[in-house]
Amino acid sequence: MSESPLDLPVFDISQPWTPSSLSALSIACREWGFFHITNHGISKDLYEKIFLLSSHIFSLPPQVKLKAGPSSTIKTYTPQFIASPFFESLRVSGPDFFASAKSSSEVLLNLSDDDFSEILKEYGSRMVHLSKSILEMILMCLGPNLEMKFISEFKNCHGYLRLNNYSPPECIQEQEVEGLGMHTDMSCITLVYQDENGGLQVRSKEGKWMDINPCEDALVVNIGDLMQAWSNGKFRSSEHRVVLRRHANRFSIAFFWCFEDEKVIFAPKEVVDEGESRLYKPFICLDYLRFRESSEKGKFEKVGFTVKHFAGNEI
Ligand SMILES: O=C(O)CCC(=O)C(=O)O
Ligand SMILES: [Fe+2]
Repeated sequence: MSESPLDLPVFDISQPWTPSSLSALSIACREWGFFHITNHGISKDLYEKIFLLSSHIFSLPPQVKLKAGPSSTIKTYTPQFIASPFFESLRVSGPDFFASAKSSSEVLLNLSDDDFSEILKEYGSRMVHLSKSILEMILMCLGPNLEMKFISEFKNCHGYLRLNNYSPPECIQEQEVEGLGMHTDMSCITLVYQDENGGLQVRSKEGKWMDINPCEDALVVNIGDLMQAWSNGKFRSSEHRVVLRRHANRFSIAFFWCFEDEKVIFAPKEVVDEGESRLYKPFICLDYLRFRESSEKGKFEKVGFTVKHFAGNEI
């Protein structure tokens, strides 16, 4: 299927919001569930450092990386051939990003210096801060003054990040390969840094893949399943994937801002319009995560099984 570039709106989050920028944000969240932000305060230098330290980890021999793999005690590393043959990742969890990164670097690098942990602590804390302010903006799109009322629903959110490394095959000929298959995110919102190789795509409502081209100094923000369910489908958690088009490693960092495990997700009455019914039954956040992580149908690299299949009301 052919791909077209999608012109996502870009919001300068260092500027005050205006009625017109909020209305553009509202459209982006409802139509695509994706937008870009700039002036997010994360320097190129910080990305460069994370990239260098991560490349070092990803270039270790597979048997070393598996010390943090799915059968290890820490389970922070996902090797190739789980999500796709070309994808591997390392998870760093909040709220103590330092300790989480350190558990991986100790096992993988035997390093006594804390560069990796320090830098991920900084990135993690910046992401937490950004997520809170972006969330507030998104909630403003639901109606006047509702963000004040709703922000407390999100007060126990927590975040984790994934450093993603894509290694395409040598012989990418006429056809691109899928680096990460179609999925939706299990978050409220996700903040993604993709490098200059691009390859992130979002699926339109009509099923067409659209390229989200890298945008200078911008982060991609997208709505996840938990927000789609909580907002009674007002905000869209879109299917997306990553394609690889050339023989160059691709690096990305995805930060997932999620409800606490025990949260019961139930759309508040203010987001259910008159005459509209609730699209989802109330569900416990962790039960949905388990559905996605453990059931064959729900696995994130498997196509199509998301919150609609888990908690959707038959209409
Ligand atoms: O690598 C990317 O650009 C996006 C990754 C992604 O969609 C994810 O980790 O959920
Ligand atoms: Fe994703």
